[in-house]
Amino acid sequence: MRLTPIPDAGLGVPPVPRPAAEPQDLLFEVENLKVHFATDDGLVRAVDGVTFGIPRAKTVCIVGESGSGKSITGRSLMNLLPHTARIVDGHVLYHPEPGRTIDIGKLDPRGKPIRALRGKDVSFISQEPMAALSPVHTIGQQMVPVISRHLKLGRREATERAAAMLARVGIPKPAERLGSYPFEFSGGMRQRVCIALALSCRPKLVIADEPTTALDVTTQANIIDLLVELQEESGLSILFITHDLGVVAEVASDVVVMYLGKVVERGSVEEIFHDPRHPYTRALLRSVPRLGAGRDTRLAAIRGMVPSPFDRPKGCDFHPRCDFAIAGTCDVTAPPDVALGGSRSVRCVLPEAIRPPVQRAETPPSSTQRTLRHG
Ligand SMILES: Nc1ncnc2c1ncn2[C@@H]1O[C@H](COP(=O)(O)OP(=O)(O)OP(=O)(O)O)[C@@H](O)[C@H]1O
Repeated sequence: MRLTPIPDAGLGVPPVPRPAAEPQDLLFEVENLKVHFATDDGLVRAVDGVTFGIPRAKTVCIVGESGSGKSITGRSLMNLLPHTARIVDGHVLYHPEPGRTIDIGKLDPRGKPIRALRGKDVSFISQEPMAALSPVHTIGQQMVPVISRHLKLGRREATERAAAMLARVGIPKPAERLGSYPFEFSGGMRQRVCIALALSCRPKLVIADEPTTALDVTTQANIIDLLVELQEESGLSILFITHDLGVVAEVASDVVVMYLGKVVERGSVEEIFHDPRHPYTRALLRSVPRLGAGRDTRLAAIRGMVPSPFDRPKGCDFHPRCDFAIAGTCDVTAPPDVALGGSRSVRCVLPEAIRPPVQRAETPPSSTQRTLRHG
């Protein structure tokens, strides 16, 4: 794990007020999304009623332990799921421009409309660049046809754009390197190539799924800086999936905390770090090294394990690991998702979790009530 210092998550610090994104500023709205896997061992409710929005030109981070449903949520935004997975409920609404809506979850995952969006409107950067690139094709053979198809450019212009993108992400001698194979690049350079490929068709959203996990600490920092710079230049939105709260503190505008397929808390990065409400969010923050903590300070691991998706606890999914669980309540009834104003919500019944926020904002109206125009 990267030892990035995070802002003090002292629970007494008041949140910094921050305006919530208006619905028309949202590029994506995920509403009550449910994605299930039918397996030989039973049903896996990998994503179990997830709701959040991605504002234009902002970075939303999804955090949570392994198996919480981060990647499957991210992949749902491209309707690019394993063949055993099904979107069984909810919506993934894409607003390419204000007033126009595409329900991504309703498109045929293999059909032409979704294939036209993948790579062009929404692109993906994965943890393992080697898996994302074909080992038997040069970088140019992988970039040029994609650019040519999506941006409707001739071969020469597409090649020029590919070289310009490689130059932009810091690859020396970019025109020459278009003739190189992925194995001829170092790990960090390969991830830069993947970023160049992902951004080459000017997407509106990039889904970055643990893009720095496989890299050394210095390269991680360089890649994060590069993504932030590219976002500032191009105004793209980023959905950043990570375990690393240090990275979240650096890049996020909004944070979605997931546990066992559900969003347990969401809010602005300031709200999550300065006024975390859910015991799981608080426990995650306590498990991160903090600048200024004494050398002898032990990090607080979250006790217990994430339950098996086949053996979910009754009541609140987190209650067996929660230091504040109320017997007779948390082990009996699943807590509702309580809206706290703006984009903020918490799925917990504890009074300190659902106390009124310092400054209330209007909750945006649900867009399920708005007319969907498929296009
Ligand atoms: N192909 C699959 N078949 C069956 N279950 C799956 C499949 N892929 C994922 N799952 C299950 O879906 C749940 C969510 O998985 P997901 O990969 O989204 O979690 P994650 O939070 O991204 O975890 P990690 O950080 O380890 O990648 C897990 O219980 C996982 O075991």
